[in-house]
Amino acid sequence: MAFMAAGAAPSSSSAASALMPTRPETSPLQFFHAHAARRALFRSPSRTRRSQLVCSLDATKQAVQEQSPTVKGAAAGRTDCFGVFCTTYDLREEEETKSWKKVVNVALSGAAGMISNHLLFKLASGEVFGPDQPIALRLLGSERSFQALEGVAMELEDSLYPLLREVSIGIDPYEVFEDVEWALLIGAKPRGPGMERADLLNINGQIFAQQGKALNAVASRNVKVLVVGNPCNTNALICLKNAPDLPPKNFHALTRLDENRAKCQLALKAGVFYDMISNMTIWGNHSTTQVPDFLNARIDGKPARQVIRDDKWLMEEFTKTVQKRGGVLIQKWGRSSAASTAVSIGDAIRSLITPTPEGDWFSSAVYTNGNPYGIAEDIVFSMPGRSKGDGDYELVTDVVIDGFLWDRIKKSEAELLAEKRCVMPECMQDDELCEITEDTMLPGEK
Ligand SMILES: NC(=O)c1ccc[n+]([C@@H]2O[C@H](COP(=O)([O-])OP(=O)(O)OC[C@H]3O[C@@H](n4cnc5c(N)ncnc54)[C@H](O)[C@@H]3O)[C@@H](O)[C@H]2O)c1
Repeated sequence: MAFMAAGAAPSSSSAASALMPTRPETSPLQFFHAHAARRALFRSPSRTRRSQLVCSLDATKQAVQEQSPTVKGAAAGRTDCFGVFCTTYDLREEEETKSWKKVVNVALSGAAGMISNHLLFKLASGEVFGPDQPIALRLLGSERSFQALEGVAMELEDSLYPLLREVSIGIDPYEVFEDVEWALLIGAKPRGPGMERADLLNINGQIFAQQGKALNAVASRNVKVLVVGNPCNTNALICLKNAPDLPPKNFHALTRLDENRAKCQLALKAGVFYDMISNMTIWGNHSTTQVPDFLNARIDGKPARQVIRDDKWLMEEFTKTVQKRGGVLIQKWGRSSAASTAVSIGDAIRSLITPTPEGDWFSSAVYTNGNPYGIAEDIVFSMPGRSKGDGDYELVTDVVIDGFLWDRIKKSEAELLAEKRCVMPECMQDDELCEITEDTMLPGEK
């Protein structure tokens, strides 16, 4: 991201600063990239009828050198835009016969990373938003990853996706997030050797505060935000706190991968295919305190406990296996889960844009204010929800919570409150200190 690359490394001062970032100073070079690209993108008179430009470093340099607001003909060997995205074509005839939807604007941060490398191709193919939904992809990277972003754009180009109408790349969230309807915040700093969890919270807190401010300033007023970068619950809380003009309800942190993992384990134990598992809730933090809920889960419509009939396994092994699945995968493969995370991001989006099947629900970590379970307010906590398919959701009220479940929910709640104390001391009482005593490794964290 621009402010990181500009040498504004996160300070080691109190994590409280995470809540009060200022708009980054953009270096002339960064300003040049972003604005030259937008000029090329927006001055074209046939914008809606063009497969859009990819902002490339060389292309934008040349565009500025030439001081030319317009793009020249493709046949004449244009150099002021990126490869195939320079080609102008007229859709008028096709549009008369097809009723395509309005293009959906989707931003991804960490677009040159491993998860995005899987996700982008699902999004561009129509697998997530549907086969009749044209899409514009806005890719946000850091200055270090800018060249890699160009490589990503080249791969998108070579994939010839008919639904992919615009691709733009940038390092300034205020540019990249303009008018976006979905913001998938994947990019985050991984924990380095010897880094304390509190340091990780601090560094990522600053990134997500910055991105929250940018969304607040320039995104669609009904933007849906899905935070994936870890620690995702607290990052989502920071992000929504920095976007006071956007509905807090629109912010999610991804726990869908955990839900999918839990479904897989129940299916394995019950000896059924995983499409038989429904009503699977993950409660709490996307960490090893998460609570996969076997009490309310169903297998072929029956309570999971009635089918599995092994409470010891459910209470001990099942819970631990799901909580530690990410870590075990890293041990086996030497890298964190990227493909299955990308699949689960697609699942999470589809759960909001298609009606939830009758009687079922899905898990997402959302803002707790007004929750019906008695979970502490003002944190982002994974809970069960249902959607009518309009991008919104309601929390489920027909769940049973027993003592076992409640004890574990409270443990995860305590962990999230501790994380909040570290990043937002001004939201806490005077005697509440930033103390993270237990180091719960995050699934997917190295
Ligand atoms: N919630 C979940 O279920 C879940 C699952 C797996 C991984 N994760 C998390 O997702 C994140 C990304 O994972 P990955 O495997 O794609 O990592 P990765 O290291 O392959 O990619 C991250 C990318 O983000 C970029 N980046 C860093 N800071 C940025 C910023 N401020 N703005 C824009 N881009 C930035 C980096 O340059 C890099 O290209 C990690 O934090 C990981 O822990 C979450």
